[in-house]
Amino acid sequence: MTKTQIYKFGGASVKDAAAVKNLAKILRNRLRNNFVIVVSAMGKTTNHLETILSLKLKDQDYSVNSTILKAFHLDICKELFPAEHVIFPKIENYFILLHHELNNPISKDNYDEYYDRIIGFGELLSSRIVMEYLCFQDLLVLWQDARELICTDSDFRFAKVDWEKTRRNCQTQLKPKLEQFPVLTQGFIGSDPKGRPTTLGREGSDFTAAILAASLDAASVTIWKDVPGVLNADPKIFSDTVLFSELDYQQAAEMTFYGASVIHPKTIKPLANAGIPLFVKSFINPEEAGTKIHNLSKAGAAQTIVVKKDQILVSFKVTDFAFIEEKHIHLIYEQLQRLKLRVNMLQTSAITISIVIDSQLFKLEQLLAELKNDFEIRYNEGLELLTVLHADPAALAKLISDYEVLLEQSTRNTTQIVRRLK
Ligand SMILES: Nc1ncnc2c1ncn2[C@@H]1O[C@H](COP(=O)(O)OP(=O)(O)O)[C@@H](O)[C@H]1O
Ligand SMILES: N[C@@H](CC(=O)OP(=O)(O)O)C(=O)O
Repeated sequence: MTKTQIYKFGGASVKDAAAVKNLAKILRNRLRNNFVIVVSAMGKTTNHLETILSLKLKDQDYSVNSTILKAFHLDICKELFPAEHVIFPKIENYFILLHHELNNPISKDNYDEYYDRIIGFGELLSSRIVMEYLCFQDLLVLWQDARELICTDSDFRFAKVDWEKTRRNCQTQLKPKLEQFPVLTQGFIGSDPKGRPTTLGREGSDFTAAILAASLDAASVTIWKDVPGVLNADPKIFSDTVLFSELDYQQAAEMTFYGASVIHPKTIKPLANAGIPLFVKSFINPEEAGTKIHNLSKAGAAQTIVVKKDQILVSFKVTDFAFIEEKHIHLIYEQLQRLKLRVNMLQTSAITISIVIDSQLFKLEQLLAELKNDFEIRYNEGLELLTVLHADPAALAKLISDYEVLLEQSTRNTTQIVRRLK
């Protein structure tokens, strides 16, 4: 029996009608049974849905935003299908369902659960359009609701996978279908034990591909991107980037940990554990080899740059002339854990603990409110966290020449700098 292959197409690879046509072209000579296609929401749909949610939360009118989102999907369909195609009433139906969900009351307390009920509509719309288009092009694929496969806990917006149940679903429900036809499903979404929709964290569709691969004992995963593969820096920020033809799992995991957004950070671990290779390939030049991530006996040491934007530096100063003790760190971490905030950088001095976190709606104000009686707190928003692996000193100096450095930390192979433009 042939082993399963998984292809994942993200927002950029389904951002408009031309992109969907290109996706079909990539699949034309590659599609077979035992083949899973995972798709994300089209273009920036998830961000648009987040905007609708934040308007709804503020009790503001979101009708224009939802009309624009619907027109965006319908316009794509008009370029892909004849006017009488079944996709048009299906899109109407999805938007009726979306409005129905949006009519439920929302508050800061139920925000995360509410978010997960709304945000997955992007993937549902996209997967339906792509599946119908492939079938319309005589590339027969089955549509599968990922929420029936990916079982998670109820930690809405950051749901953890129940690997055992997910594997069982994949083996008993998905595998028999795959023996007959290729299957197309959604990234990013799952469901909790009560059947409520959950999501795996923003940009989590790469992770879905890895979950399915591990649960199906797949041969490989390929994620199709708008870049030639994994480069030593984001080409949208830096010129003269270099392509890695191959990377060790460990190297790739480290890059994603520091914020290299080309791969979702959770993607590597399940693949590394199962020894399943991950290919990162260009949907613009699909014949090019891209990057292969697998077990390498010797990892390279090329300078690699990662920039994480929208960072907040928060400094907690102990009061009453005391020094920093473990209990202070414990106090802060307890709140960070409760708020599901990850520390991207930590530094302690005699009287201050400094942390760098991602900017997230409500989270900073909640953190400050919880800890304001224990510390004197100061913070700076709108910063960048620059991480350089195997830094070349001259290049590093150039990277900060136009910036004010607020915090700096170096280990043997890694330099981290919090910076803002002068
Ligand atoms: N080291 C890197 N190598 C390649 N691309 C990178 C790197 N770091 C960040 N990127 C960015 O990742 C983007 C692709 O990832 P992403 O936008 O999440 O794809 P999609 O949402 O289509 O799956 C690229 O357009 C590029 O700007
Ligand atoms: N659509 C979701 C999930 C995702 O993974 O998207 P992408 O593959 O475009 O990064 C998001 O934007 O968060």
